Amino acid sequence: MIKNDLFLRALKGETVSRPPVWMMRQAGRYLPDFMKLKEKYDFFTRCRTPELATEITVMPIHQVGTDAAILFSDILVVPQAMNIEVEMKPGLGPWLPHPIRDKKGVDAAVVPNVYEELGYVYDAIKLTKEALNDEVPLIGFAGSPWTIFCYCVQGQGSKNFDKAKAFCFSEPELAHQLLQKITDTTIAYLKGKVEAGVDAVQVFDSWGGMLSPEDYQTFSWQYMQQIIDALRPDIPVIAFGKGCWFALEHMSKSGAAALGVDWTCSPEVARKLTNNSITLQGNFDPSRLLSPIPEIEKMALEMLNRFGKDKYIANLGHGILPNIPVDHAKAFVNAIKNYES
Ligand SMILES: Cc1c2[nH]c(c1CCC(=O)O)Cc1[nH]c(c(CCC(=O)O)c1C)Cc1[nH]c(c(CCC(=O)O)c1C)Cc1[nH]c(c(C)c1CCC(=O)O)C2
Repeated sequence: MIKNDLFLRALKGETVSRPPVWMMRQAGRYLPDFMKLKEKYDFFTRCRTPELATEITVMPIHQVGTDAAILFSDILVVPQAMNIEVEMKPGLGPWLPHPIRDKKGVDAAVVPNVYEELGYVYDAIKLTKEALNDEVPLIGFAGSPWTIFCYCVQGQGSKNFDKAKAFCFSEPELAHQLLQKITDTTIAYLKGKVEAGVDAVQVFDSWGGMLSPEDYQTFSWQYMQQIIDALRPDIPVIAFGKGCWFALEHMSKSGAAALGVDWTCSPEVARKLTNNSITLQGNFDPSRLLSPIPEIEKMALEMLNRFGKDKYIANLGHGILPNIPVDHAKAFVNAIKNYES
């Protein structure tokens, strides 16, 4: 039994004394202790060493006090396991030396044995569960097939992922083949995470908002739906689509336990689109954590009141930025924790 089960209860839509709070990318670069480890070990070493991944995962629980932990790892370990080379270049971010642009590239991507290729993630989950000592739940995650596809084809981060979109529209059959391979791998990967002990999973569709509503259904959502169908009802799934407010109504009927909302969609619109039927998570503008602390506290409470106390998980609308002072992150978390109805 998890001692602080607010997050799991909110996912079930149960009545709670206050909403739970966590922050996307909470195990990361705004924490001074994380930066110390970053000096000593490169990115994928941190991901591949269960002791390091565990140490980083529990940092925000002890130092910021969030109500859930999210495993330190990256969405790009999945293409790595599929035989697609991925590097993390300091100052640039993800870098794929051989982006996929043709049939040869698609054929070279394999659906791996996840236990062989990603066993280090499962070891990290088991070790983290021990370290957390059932204090708070542990979230496992994966990128959406579309978001992974974006990196595999574009070869690096991008403002518009033009090459990834061009591949979809000029070679749709090949694009769908690759998306399906990523989906099959992701389903096996997440099932393994559940077996290893995660309490919920979040699928990050960080670049879904690059697509028109129609293309979103074709190239992103149908694959997200496959993942949700494969995992439920064993484990709650949070579907987060950055810039995907236009799909919220459709997503609310998917069987997901909760939907992530970014800060460009108001709480009222998100509730209306989802007909008040599902738990929503979000949506504080990450840059607003740079405001003075009293303003952060006021805005966090306002956000809570607008979403409502129940069927709600307080969070940012996207990942926390590296330049956020830790006491500002703490002020955000505490404003939610001090809420009294
Ligand atoms: C698109 C995406 C990636 N990775 C991820 C996403 C989806 C979420 C989102 O949209 O923000 C997901 C991710 N990446 C990381 C986590 C850890 C857990 C957590 O959320 O706290 C999670 C959930 C660690 C990380 N992943 C990365 C870092 C920073 C690099 C480092 O520590 O050396 C961390 C802490 C590297 C990474 N990884 C990725 C990028 C674009 C970058 C470089 C730029 C950046 O940092 O934002 C791909």
